Amino acid sequence: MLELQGIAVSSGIAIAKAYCLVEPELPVEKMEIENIDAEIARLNETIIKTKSVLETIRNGMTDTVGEEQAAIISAHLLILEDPEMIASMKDKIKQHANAEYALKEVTDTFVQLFESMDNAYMQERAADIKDVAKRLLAGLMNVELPDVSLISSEVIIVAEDLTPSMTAQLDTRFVKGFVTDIGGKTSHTAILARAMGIPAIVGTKTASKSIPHCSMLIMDGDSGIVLEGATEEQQQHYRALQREFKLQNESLQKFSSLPSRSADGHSVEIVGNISKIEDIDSILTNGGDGIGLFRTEFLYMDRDELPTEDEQYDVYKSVLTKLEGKPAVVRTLDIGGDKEVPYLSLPHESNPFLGYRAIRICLNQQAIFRTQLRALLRASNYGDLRIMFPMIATLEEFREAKEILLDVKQQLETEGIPVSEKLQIGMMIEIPSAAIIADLFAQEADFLSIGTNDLIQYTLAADRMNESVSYLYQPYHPAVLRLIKTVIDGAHLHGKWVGMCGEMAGDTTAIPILLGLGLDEFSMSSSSILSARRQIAQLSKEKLATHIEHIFTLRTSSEVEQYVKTMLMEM
Ligand SMILES: C=C(OP(=O)(O)O)C(=O)O
Ligand SMILES: [Mg+2]
Repeated sequence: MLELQGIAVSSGIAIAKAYCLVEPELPVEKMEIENIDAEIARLNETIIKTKSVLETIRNGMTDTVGEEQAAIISAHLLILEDPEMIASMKDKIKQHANAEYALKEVTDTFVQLFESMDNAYMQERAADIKDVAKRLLAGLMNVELPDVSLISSEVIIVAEDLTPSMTAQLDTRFVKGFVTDIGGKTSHTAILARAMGIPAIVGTKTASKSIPHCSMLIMDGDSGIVLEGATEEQQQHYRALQREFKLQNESLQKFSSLPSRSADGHSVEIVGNISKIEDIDSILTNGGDGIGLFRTEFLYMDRDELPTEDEQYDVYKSVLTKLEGKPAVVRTLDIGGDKEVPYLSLPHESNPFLGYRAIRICLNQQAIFRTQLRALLRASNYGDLRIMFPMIATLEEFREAKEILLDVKQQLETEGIPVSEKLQIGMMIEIPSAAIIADLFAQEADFLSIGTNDLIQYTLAADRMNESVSYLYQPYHPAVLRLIKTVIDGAHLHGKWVGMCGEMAGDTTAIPILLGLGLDEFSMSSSSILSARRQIAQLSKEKLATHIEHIFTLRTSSEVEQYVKTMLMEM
């Protein structure tokens, strides 16, 4: 039996076969072949088989994730039909090269050519050719490639890492959870797992190397334990826990229609974080009071070009319409860090979380920003829209972003397109410099939303994605708590509301502290909304005040954690 301990990032228990997502090695050797016709036939046959696999994937994706994502596979199919590329491969075979070598030579040449072009679209094509070449090569070598979109039975995915875009494509009818070697609690892959409601464990360091494909796995998304080859007794124990988890979830249902209010009558908003329009459904079924963070960058990912103004307008309008008057905080493009948009051809950086990202890109590449703002402002008439800017570090940045927004608004109005009078303009507080001067921002913004995922990593200088420094990623560190208090007090001093859309807002140990400090809005994954509402209903804000005073005398994260946990047990 094998037992691994990782970082538990999404609750729940899964028991299923391991699906190991290991990229096989495909070494190509040059060989002299005799039978040219047979080699060409072998290539033709592989192309036909690969096409059929891709068509199956495309059709499956159309049903599960929609036409737009499936278009990526259509592009791959077009490459397989490219007459110039296929003819070049056959020419090489006619010179007695083996099919694998011919394929590699030709596709490498095309890849190099496209990669060297100063054109984002062509560079993206190079990535597509690489992908198709890998499939063909695996076909020629009779090596099976793992493919998440082909999974059609219940599995737990085991991988070194999963990119956010790969995670977004998982079909939760079959994928019951995932375990990875690397990653941290607030990586976007982890956030997506919580939104999809599947258990996830990251940072096991060795899972992909030590768990055999198809072996029976148990994973506990609350303790971070992964068991391979568990005994009958252990299996029974975890099946019982699984049933208990289900019952607990069912008993929470009654909170979906109750107001978000503390035991002593203090009202707050409990809202949801979304990355795509489909996520709204689970926020609404869980009784979310609205959307506290729409990560719009996901509209820009997994495609070949920027979304147009109209495409974006349709999405924002649908979000507001679905919410039927409940508020939606939509964050402008926050690309960078672990969220990549290859077609933007952003320079490679050795320190991307501290680099050219989010509002920094938008202020520099204003055409992209203005298109998004036009779409948002046009949609504003359909509901209670609140726009917020990410990664603001200085007042100048906020002012410039706001000025651009007001300029776009004025342009729309001169075109006769109205913009909602109710529109609010706010910003994320996720950089310590902004937290410290939150009172100054509050004089110019309608609201502030604390992004603790980044705020914690920047305060403790501990990469949120890196499991080796995850012990330093401390939400209850006194420095983080002081920053949060500074932001809440700074906003309230100027009569502005303040929310939190980092993962900490749904954390049961953090919630009493945040409620006691007076946070107005808690934004979280849909899976946390009901338990947060129940917890807040059991807490009295007034009674928390003395505890808060004590918490602010504590000196370490573990002292705070211990104190709050004991306090909660004694309540
Ligand atoms: C909500 C946040 O933004 P993201 O997780 O998308 O970086 C945050 O940093 O807390
Ligand atoms: Mg952030």
